[in-house]
Amino acid sequence: MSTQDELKRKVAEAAVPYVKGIGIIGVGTGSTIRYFIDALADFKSDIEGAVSSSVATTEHLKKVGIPVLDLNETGTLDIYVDGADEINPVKQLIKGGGAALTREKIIAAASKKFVCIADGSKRVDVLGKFPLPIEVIPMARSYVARELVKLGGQPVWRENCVTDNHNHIIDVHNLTITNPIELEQTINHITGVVCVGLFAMRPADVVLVTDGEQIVSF
Ligand SMILES: O=C[C@H](O)[C@H](O)[C@H](O)COP(=O)(O)O
Repeated sequence: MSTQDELKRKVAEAAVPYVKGIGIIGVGTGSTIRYFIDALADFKSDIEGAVSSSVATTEHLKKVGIPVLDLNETGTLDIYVDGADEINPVKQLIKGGGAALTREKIIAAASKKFVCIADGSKRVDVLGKFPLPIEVIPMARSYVARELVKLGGQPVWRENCVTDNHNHIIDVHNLTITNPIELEQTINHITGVVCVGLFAMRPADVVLVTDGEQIVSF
């Protein structure tokens, strides 16, 4: 296991106490979350079920024996656990490196508490070094890309990627995101955008990171 994987495993295990005793948990997507699901499996008798943010997470949850529930049936969730691609000091995030941003944002919005877990390399002062993922309706891809150029970004189509919602992803390079809320609102208003992977209006509530022996929370 690489050092980064070891850090992901450690921080994922540190999130387990946050969900113990909570009946239904929202579960994100990605390599860090895969470790979280593995850790959760040991406590599955305490868990009523999970709401999943992707096909990959659904398969993993089922494989370890955790029931997958429909968000339309569960109502508001007490807790959502997910990873991130970048995290700033006020817990705003870039997400979507694994193309799961839309369902992740829906579950985050429908949860009382969002616990974000990541290895320390994800911490930044200013968001934007990681290309910002945007899910778009396929026929709007070129139009949305032109609008993103007007905002100063360099959009790149993530070829060969079709999301779980059958849409496309544009990754926007060269953005220095000094006002994340404003940018999230602006991109939300471009016709054809399904979702932007900027989690600024609904940031994480708790961030757990590790870059060595210690788990830091803020
Ligand atoms: O679409 C994917 C998600 O937003 C992930 O949570 C994010 O990309 C972080 O993934 P990882 O834990 O693999 O770094």
